Amino acid sequence: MSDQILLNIAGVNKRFGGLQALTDVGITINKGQIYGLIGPNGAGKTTFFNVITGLYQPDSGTFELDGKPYSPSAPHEVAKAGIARTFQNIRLFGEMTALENVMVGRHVRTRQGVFGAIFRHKAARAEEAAIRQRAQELLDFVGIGRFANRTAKFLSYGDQRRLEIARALATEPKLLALDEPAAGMNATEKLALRELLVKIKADGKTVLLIEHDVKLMMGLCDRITVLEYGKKLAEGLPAEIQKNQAVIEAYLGGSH
Ligand SMILES: Nc1ncnc2c1ncn2[C@@H]1O[C@H](COP(=O)(O)OP(=O)(O)OP(=O)(O)O)[C@@H](O)[C@H]1O
Repeated sequence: MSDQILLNIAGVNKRFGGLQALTDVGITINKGQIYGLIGPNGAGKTTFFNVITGLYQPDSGTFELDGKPYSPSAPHEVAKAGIARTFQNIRLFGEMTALENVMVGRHVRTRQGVFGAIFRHKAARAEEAAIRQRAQELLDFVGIGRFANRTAKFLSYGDQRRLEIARALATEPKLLALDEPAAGMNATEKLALRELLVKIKADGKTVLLIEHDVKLMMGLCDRITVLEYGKKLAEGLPAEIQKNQAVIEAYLGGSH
């Protein structure tokens, strides 16, 4: 396998009762790419995402991250393997500060873990200070450093999305997986999100995202896979996808 490849997934099938939600779906994402997953409502994007990130058990499929097989059997296994995700509906600790939310993400990668931090053993304290500093750096990186001590639920919608991304980045993922990050954003917030994703890519990260805003996707992604009825309809450069007749008929031609 090429050392350019970060994520290689093949042959994913997933059935919900009588519904075949995914049929033989696979993707290959190279290191440093922003990779997009698009398709009509109900096409299977979220299901595929949930399979990749360990939330749903696939009926079949092979999974490799950075040249090593990984088991998508549970979200914490996937996080340990190096994939961090955000959710369609924001899932922050609303009563905690922005900084604390990011610190929680960071604990995935630390020796002491959450319990060390809670019981504040001596050894944990030095680590805690480092975690705090890194969390602040991440908040600065996503552009909300000045809100570090604000309770998460009082941040604006766009800033909560940024905070989710900072928390995901705190796990030092090889792959950052974003589920509809622009959902519910206004035009200004979308522009800012776009700038942030470009910055994350420039920082050497690899990103997988599902998004309904086709214009945003076409201008941002290096490659795109289109799903329809749980199958791969097309895969290629944004310019190729935009010209693809089957994609235009199934998805782009409509009101999307
Ligand atoms: N937990 C579940 N149980 C049963 N059926 C499900 C479940 N999750 C998804 N489905 C079905 O699988 C199909 C694919 O849904 P999925 O949410 O993956 O599509 P999607 O492309 O993400 O759609 P959207 O763009 O609307 O979010 C749909 O028919 C959906 O109803």
